[in-house]
Amino acid sequence: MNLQYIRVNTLKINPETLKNRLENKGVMLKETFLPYAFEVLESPFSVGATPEYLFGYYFVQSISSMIPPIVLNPSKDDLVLDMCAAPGGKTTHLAQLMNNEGAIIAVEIKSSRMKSLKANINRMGIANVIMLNMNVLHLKEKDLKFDKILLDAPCSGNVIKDKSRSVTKEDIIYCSNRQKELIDAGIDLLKEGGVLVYSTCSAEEEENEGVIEYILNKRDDVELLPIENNFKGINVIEGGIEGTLRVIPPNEPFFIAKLMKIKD
Ligand SMILES: C[S@@+](CC[C@H](N)C(=O)[O-])C[C@H]1O[C@@H](n2cnc3c(N)ncnc32)[C@H](O)[C@@H]1O
Repeated sequence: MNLQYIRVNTLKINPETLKNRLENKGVMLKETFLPYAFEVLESPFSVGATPEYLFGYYFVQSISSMIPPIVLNPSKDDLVLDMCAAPGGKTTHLAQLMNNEGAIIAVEIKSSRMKSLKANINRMGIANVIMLNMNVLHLKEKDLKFDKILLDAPCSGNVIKDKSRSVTKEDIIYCSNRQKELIDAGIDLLKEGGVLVYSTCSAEEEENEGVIEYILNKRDDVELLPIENNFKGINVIEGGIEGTLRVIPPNEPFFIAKLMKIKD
């Protein structure tokens, strides 16, 4: 079963106003633990093709994918890095949480995916994001340090686009190695006391707990911060490492961990 959710862009519209507008057109919405997110129970048309969508009043995404920005909890005083940004579901959510203030650097390696990132940022009226089309591993040459970092890593859940092909052990190991490199670079880019949230939409241990174990063993300047499981109505359990979270079906599988840099 594919559950469908929308995240209301509170920078542009009040959730109740949008709910009434969509319900008047025959869309059936159900409230969630988030006052600005609704489950779409029924719709006479595609919710990705309405005037309200084009006006940037909402984003269509899984409720699981809304959890990493909430856990990162950025404020308007933060300098935030979104290491793997396109198509921008989480970048635009971070901007919303920051009330369009402060600054977010959103990095995306693939120029083909910059188009969707740019389009979503423009559609949602985001004004605090600088987009960079580059390999985030090269950002350390720029002498920048961040208060908050989101690493929503590429994983076997989205790297393998061909649904008819199953994910092989080699795919998982390839992704895991890439994730380890990215998380290590992310910790280098954090200020002392800064926080990094790591997430993937893969259910594989090697891409999740394995990456967190790797970084905690490799470095002595980072510690795990436990995440409180207070996501009512969503299937969330503790991950294989105490303090991490796993979202499980029928919600989209997700793994989330939170790390703090304890010394520079
Ligand atoms: C899981 S997707 C990100 C989804 C996005 N965070 C969202 O919520 O819409 C991972 C993205 O990371 C990008 N990526 C992979 N390696 C990268 C790198 N080294 N530097 C920057 N972006 C990278 C991929 O091209 C892909 O667009």
